[in-house]
Amino acid sequence: MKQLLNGTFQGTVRVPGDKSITHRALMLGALSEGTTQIYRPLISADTLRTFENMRQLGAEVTQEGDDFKVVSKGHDHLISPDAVLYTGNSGTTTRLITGLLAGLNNITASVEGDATIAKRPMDRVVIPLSEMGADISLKDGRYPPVNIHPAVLKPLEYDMPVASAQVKSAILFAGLFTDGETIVRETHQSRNHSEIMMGQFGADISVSGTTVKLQGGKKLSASDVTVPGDISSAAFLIVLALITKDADITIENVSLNETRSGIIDVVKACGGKLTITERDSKGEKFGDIRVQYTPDLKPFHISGDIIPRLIDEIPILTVLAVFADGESTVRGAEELRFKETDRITAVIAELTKFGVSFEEYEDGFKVKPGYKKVKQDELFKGYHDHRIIMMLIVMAAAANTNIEIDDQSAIDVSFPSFVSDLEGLRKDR
Ligand SMILES: O=C(O)C1=C[C@@H](OP(=O)(O)O)[C@@H](O)[C@H](O)C1
Ligand SMILES: C=C(OP(=O)(O)O)C(=O)O
Repeated sequence: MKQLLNGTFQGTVRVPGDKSITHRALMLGALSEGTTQIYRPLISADTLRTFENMRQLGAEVTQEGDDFKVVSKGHDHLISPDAVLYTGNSGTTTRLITGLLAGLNNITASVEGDATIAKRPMDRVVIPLSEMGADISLKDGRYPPVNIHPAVLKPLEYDMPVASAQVKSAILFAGLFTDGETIVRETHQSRNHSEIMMGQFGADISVSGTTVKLQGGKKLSASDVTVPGDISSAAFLIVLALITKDADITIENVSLNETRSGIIDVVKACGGKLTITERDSKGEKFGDIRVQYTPDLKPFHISGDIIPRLIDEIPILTVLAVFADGESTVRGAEELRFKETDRITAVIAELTKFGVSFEEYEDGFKVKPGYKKVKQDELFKGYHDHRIIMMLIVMAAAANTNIEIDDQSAIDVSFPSFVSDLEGLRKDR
């Protein structure tokens, strides 16, 4: 499909709801007794998998206009599904639901996704869950399908070998109804939406630094959730605004949760013109972000603690690096190799087609600024990875060129309105 999204981008927009928060609200709604209203959730391919999976487990889940409603009698009324729980392209659904099902003690289920999920490691959640007593088997000991059989779990004390909110959350979901205290320690803090939301639903959970403690056995009660806009989706518009002439975009009601806002720190360090107006919030922080074209962006060097705070934004931040006035580096980001595709390989392969030069490392890369004219008839690959496809569309818009991407349908995974939102912001030159 050809891209025709070049121009000047100006105006105010609201990006779709946060994907991580939407998945968790659907799951916690299903586990809790009562009615959970989820306002402004992300309605996308990935979150609709969790929506459908919760229905298969016996919760009453409906879409009402732009909102979701979950009605449940509580965790002990959920049932074994009579068909495979299909998780599509969603790693979050696959890993979190594995923890949730293991924790229910009485469920037999099989969890399976698309071709990208078939290659994503699940042993990272199954190892700690097995330590808790779960009876789970994987293909080749590592990959989906995930087959879960009933087993009574005990609490766990676990030092996380990788910075992964999905692993942390799977353990916490499994620990919710065990008899005792589950403790998870992280080396670098990953997103904390599960901790915040479990507290709101009545779990006995506390956080001190990078240690989470969850006392199992508390009955959860339904709670309404208002989902802020997804900063990982906003990231594409933030970078687009910084690098395209005369751009001035305001993105309203975006999550500003500090475990997710690494991109804001990077943009500020690069000297990007960005203004934040925080709004009042309990629990999850959110606000408006205004971003303006910044012709003299400085390069960035990221590694360590900041990586989990911007892990999904690294592809689009690489485009920012192309427009900076020096070499940028990304290190400590080996987790990128375990996403929908190996994102280090994919970013380098596709941006190289724009003439960008890289030095690749196992855990990241060095990128030189500048790009060249794309060869005629060059075909770009999207790898069924929404973040790679949107990165390419932004790069093409900033390079004022039209490119052809083999398949861009995966945009629906996290940002179904991406192309129409860009069209809405585009003013003819
Ligand atoms: O917990 C979550 O909602 C997510 C955690 C991250 O994955 P990891 O836990 O694998 O780092 C992130 O990349 C993913 O998009 C969503
Ligand atoms: C990696 C991502 O999601 P998931 O792990 O849920 O597939 C993402 O949204 O970039």
